[in-house]
Amino acid sequence: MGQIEVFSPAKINLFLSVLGRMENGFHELVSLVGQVDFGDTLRIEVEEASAASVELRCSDESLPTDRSNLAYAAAEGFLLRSGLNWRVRIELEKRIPHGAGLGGGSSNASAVLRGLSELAEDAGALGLSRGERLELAAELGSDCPLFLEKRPVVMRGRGELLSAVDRSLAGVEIVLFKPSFSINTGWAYGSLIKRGDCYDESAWAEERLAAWRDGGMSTGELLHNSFEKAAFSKYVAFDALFGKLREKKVASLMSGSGSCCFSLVRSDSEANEVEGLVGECWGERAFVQRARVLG
Ligand SMILES: C[C@](O)(CO)[C@H](O)COP(=O)(O)OP(=O)(O)OC[C@H]1O[C@@H](n2ccc(N)nc2=O)[C@H](O)[C@@H]1O
Ligand SMILES: Nc1ncnc2c1ncn2[C@@H]1O[C@H](COP(=O)(O)OP(=O)(O)OP(=O)(O)O)[C@@H](O)[C@H]1O
Repeated sequence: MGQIEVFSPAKINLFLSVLGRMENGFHELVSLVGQVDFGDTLRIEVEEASAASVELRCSDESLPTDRSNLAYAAAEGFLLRSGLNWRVRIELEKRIPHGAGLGGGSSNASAVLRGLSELAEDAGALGLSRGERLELAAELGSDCPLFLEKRPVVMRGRGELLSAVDRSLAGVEIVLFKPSFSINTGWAYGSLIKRGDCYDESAWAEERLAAWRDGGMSTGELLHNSFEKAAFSKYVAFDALFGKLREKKVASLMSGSGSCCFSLVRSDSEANEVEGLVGECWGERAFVQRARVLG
């Protein structure tokens, strides 16, 4: 009946202040997030059927293909809420590393919601309203809502309160680099609870963001991530590389709960230099990828 190919970008948190724990157990945060031109691809095919069903194939065999995969869960949620009796087949071509803080799974979920919404519109069927999509995305994961937007956003609350950013980040060039180990998001938040010394004051975080928005601070100066202290003290690999990047005056940060990091690069030669340092410190098994911030 219909098919569509959807790009599912990775995200980076250019500023991430975790403020503390809320009553629901989740953490309150303030974060500037941008999507980048590197990501996964999903091919979605739908057919009318007598009952709703979802089938997922994934190029990465280490990932599940049942409802514990966020792409599957998103399709199932969409069908359940819209009442559409569709047979949905998804082929997921995975490039974004997991356990990386790049929001890969969350991005896949939101890409499925965007793709199915478009297919519903093409078929003249009633899919989900924008509000319903946002609600479902927030249920699927704290990072999912941001991927329903086309531009960089500031997220607050648990990640579900989004506001547009009026300073452009379009085209900002970065190099992504991830060590061979991954960091689990649950572990990362757990270590903030255990340490208790990583939370930021809301007023400090809002002041910095406002200074950046008004042009009084460069994007390099804004870079901050509450998770770095815990991650860097557990994994010594970070300090060695970040020390060298600081010497070269290349603004760099870990993204989200890690373990992927990024550098803001101003030229091709600076990107080469970063790639060289990553190879030197982390070896051949490190993931390295150039990208640009979208929109
Ligand atoms: C670190 C970030 O990537 C920053 O953008 C996100 O906050 C993580 O979002 P996510 O991976 O979608 O996280 P979820 O799948 O919703 O939650 C994973 C785990 O992290 C904890 N978690 C997540 C988000 C949040 N604001 N507070 C939390 O404490 C939850 O208790 C949960 O055990
Ligand atoms: N479509 C998907 N892509 C990647 N990981 C997925 C997907 N669906 C479920 N997962 C699960 O999510 C886990 C990675 O989540 P984790 O929070 O540790 O890392 P992350 O890179 O910060 O991911 P995210 O920010 O997308 O939640 C993997 O172990 C994987 O089993």
